[in-house]
Amino acid sequence: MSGKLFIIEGGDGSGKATQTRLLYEHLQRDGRPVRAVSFPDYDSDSSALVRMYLRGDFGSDANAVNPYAASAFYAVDRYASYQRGWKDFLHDGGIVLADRYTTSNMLYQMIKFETPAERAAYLDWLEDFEFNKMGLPRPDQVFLLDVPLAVTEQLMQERQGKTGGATGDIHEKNEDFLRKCHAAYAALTDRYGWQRLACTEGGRMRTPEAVHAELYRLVQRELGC
Ligand SMILES: Nc1ncnc2c1ncn2[C@@H]1O[C@H](COP(=O)(O)OP(=O)(O)OP(=O)(O)O)[C@@H](O)[C@H]1O
Ligand SMILES: Cc1cn([C@H]2C[C@H](O)[C@@H](COP(=O)(O)O)O2)c(=O)[nH]c1=O
Repeated sequence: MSGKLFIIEGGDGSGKATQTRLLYEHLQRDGRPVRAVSFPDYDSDSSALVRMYLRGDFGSDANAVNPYAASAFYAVDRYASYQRGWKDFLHDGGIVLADRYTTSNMLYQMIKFETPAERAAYLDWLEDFEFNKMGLPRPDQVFLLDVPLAVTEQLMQERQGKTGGATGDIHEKNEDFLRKCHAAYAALTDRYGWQRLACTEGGRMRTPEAVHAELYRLVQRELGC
């Protein structure tokens, strides 16, 4: 019996790691077989090319780095994690929660293309590459943590303040990237049926517990409860 693969997707600082942890702990308390993974898998050698890409070794302008090459770096990292870490668990009926997945390539690499036609061609290629050719499992459901652009920009500024203005990776440094990424949410949720979870209310972040309660309800529904 095959299990379920649920993805927690969203922009920088949207609460993906927090929500993945809260959901993992809740499902564990329920007695469900559950595992959590995150991508990139920074602790693994398999993410070496991703780390080179994000620190700018192939160019400091993310837009100028070939999106097919960058997508492949992330995909092989996922392949290593899947094959070595959770393939059997998922196939034996386990629930796998992933903080980012192919869905992040869909967002962050797709936006390097300008026209809808180019973007659609890229997504067709990516699905074929990761799910058909590489044999990675398709998600059962994707939950997009929806934080409006203005709130994300504020969170990023606060984060920079805390680190004394230190800059992040080549995606985080690129404000245009952040804007394009948010603008792409609607097209991707439409194309793939992702579920958007509003993480703000009145321009402020909802509490992690409130977001979790809603996410948990959606997951229960996916599990047929
Ligand atoms: N709903 C929330 N409201 C306020 N703060 C939150 C909320 N969820 C998470 N945080 C805090 O925001 C910070 C970023 O959260 P988290 O690491 O979960 O986000 P992320 O999306 O995984 O971030 P990144 O994209 O940088 O990996 C953490 O300090 C976390 O405690
Ligand atoms: C998994 C994955 C990630 N990305 C992008 C998304 C982020 O900008 C970075 C990872 O940074 P994080 O802050 O550690 O989450 O990489 C991508 O483009 N494609 C992917 O598959």
